[in-house]
Amino acid sequence: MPLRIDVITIFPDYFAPLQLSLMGKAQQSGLVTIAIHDLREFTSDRHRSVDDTPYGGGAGMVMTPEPWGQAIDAVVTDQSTLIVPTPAGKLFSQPVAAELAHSTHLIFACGRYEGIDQRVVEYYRPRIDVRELSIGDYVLAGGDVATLAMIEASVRLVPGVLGNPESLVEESHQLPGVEYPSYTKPPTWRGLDVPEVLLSGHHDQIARWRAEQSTIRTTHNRPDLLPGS
Ligand SMILES: COc1cc(COC(=O)c2cn[nH]c2)cc(-c2cccnc2)c1
Repeated sequence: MPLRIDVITIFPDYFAPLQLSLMGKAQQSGLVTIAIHDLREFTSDRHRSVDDTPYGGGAGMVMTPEPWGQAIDAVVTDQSTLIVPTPAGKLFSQPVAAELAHSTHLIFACGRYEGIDQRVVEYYRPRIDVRELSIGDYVLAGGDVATLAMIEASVRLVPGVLGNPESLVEESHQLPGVEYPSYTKPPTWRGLDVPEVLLSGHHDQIARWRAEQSTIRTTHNRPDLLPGS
C-alpha cells in the first residue's frame, strides 16, 4: 500500500525539491505519492484571503478556519493523519518518522503568520488522528520547511525507498546518541590521516572505536541523548 501525502500550503513552490533526488525517485517508484495543494484554491472571496486579525488582540494575523476546512475535506479519509507543524507541537523524532513512514495517508497543514485558528485542530481531532508536531525550539515563518524536513525523514524510512537498507539497519541498531565520524579516500588529506584502526581490517576493533567515538561525540554535543540521562 503506497504512502499518500497531501500538503496544503500557500507556497506550493516551496515543495519543488520533493521532485528531486531520493524523494523524486520514491514517487517514481510508486512507493509514495505526494500532492501539493494551494490553500488559496479553497477560498471564496475575490481577494482569496486566508488570514484575519486575532480575537483577543495581539500582534500579527491568524489563518481563518474555513479555507482549511474546505482544503482538508477535499483530501481527508478515515485513514488520514493530519499533521500541523508548530513550535507548540510534540517534538518530531526518528521514532515519529518511523511511525509516519508506516501510515496510509498523511495531510500536512502548513501554517503561516501566527498560526491557524485552533478550531481546525479541534474539528478534526474527534474524526481522525491529528498531530501537532515541532521540529525544534525555534520559530519559522511557516510550517513549510518543517513539513519538508518531516517528509524527508519519514519517506526515507518507507520500505524500498532507500536503495541500501543496510544503512537503515545500522541507524536503527545504533547506540542511542550521535553517529561516529566517517572517513573515505584519500588516506591522507592536507596532512591529515584517516584513523589507523579504520585501515586495519580488524572489524571488532573498528566497531569498538566507532562506539567510543559515538559516545565521545554524544557526551560533548548531545548529553541529553546519553543512556540514563
Ligand atoms: C501552525 O502554527 C504555527 C506554525 C509555525 C511554523 O512552524 C514552526 O515555526 C515550527 C515548527 N517546528 N518548529 C518550529 C509558526 C507559528 C508561529 C508561532 C508564534 C509566532 N510566529 C509564528 C505558528
